[in-house]
Amino acid sequence: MSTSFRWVEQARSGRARAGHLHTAHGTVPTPTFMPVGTVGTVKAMTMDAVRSTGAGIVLGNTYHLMLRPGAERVRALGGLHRFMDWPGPILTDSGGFQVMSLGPLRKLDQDGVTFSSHIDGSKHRLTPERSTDIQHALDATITMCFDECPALPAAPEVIAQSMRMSMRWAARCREAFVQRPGYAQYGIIQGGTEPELRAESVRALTGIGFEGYAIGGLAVGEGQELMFSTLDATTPLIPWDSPRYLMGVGTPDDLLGSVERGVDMFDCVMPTRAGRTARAYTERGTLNLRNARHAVDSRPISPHCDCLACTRHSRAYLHHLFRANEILGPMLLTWHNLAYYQRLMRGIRSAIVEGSLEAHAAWLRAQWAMEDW
Ligand SMILES: Nc1nc2cc3nc(NCCc4ccc(CCO)cc4)[nH]c3cc2c(=O)[nH]1
Ligand SMILES: [Zn+2]
Repeated sequence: MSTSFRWVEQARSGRARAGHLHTAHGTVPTPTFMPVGTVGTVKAMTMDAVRSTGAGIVLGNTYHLMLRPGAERVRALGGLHRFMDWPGPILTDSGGFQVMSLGPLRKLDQDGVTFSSHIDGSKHRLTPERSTDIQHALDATITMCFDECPALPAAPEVIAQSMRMSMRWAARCREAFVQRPGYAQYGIIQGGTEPELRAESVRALTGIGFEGYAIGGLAVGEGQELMFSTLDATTPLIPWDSPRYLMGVGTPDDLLGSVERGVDMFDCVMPTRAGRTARAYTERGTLNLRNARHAVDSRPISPHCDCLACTRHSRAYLHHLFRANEILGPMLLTWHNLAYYQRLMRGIRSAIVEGSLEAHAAWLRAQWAMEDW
């Protein structure tokens, strides 16, 4: 079996695509949702549980792992796959976004960013080369370019300067990347919500040449309409056979609309963070299981779900666990939410393959608009 990294189309419906992402750590059907495993763990889940939800690829973070336990330690222990016992592909974000949104006291310059650890205040520096080297030490299957994600709203000139710096950094990342069969490096398209700047960014990155392309700079408060219009201006310019990854997105409705606009890969903390805060995702929207109305409800969270919470337990039991602040609450509900996200992506993927995406999308949107059962 050839281990070259590539995305192979299976079917299409307009701009939406179904296919397979072939990597050194296995093949993943797309569209795909990547559970977020920031510090080498998908919070409140064992990796077997993550696997059982149908996840194929998980996300890790350079920023967090470089601070703790440290990239060299993970390398010495055999890399992130061994460390977290996840045999499938792992995509690592490059750290820029996390520094700007997490690290206190950070200083950005044309060469990189200096920051203090949010854990112990120690001083650190990330550059395109250092971020790429750290992701290599982690043995990431997919390495992300080191970039800057500008806060929105911002003046077009500010967005343009930031994007052009990120494009210079992308060239440096490509230089530092160690090419291996089945491994990939993704360029990250920036340009805010300005169509011409997005086009300039795609041209710059495809000129360098990457195994895949991420749409960055979104899901930073611009709202769904501006996110979708930016996708409309961006994905058609990305080579058709390149995988597209929309960073940090999103709600079920965001995922559906973004697949319809040519996106193949997603990551978001929503299902896992919601799982820890008693918020359940269902085919009819979300539920706050701490709400008293669930206290004596013997039904499962969802009648369509095969997860442990839905096959063994009731809404009343989950309500009780969260009211009692029991660890099993976040465990079961994270499991359920990830299972819902994976079921959603499987359903969208099947609809593309069967040529029924339009009807399936209309059905999903009608369901989301309905009252809880
Ligand atoms: N390297 C890189 N990484 C990114 C990660 C991102 N993540 C987002 N959005 C996630 C936002 C987000 C944050 C928290 C929650 C939970 C709310 O309950 C949901 C979404 N946008 C992003 C943009 C970039 C980017 O340009 N470059
Ligand atoms: Zn469930």
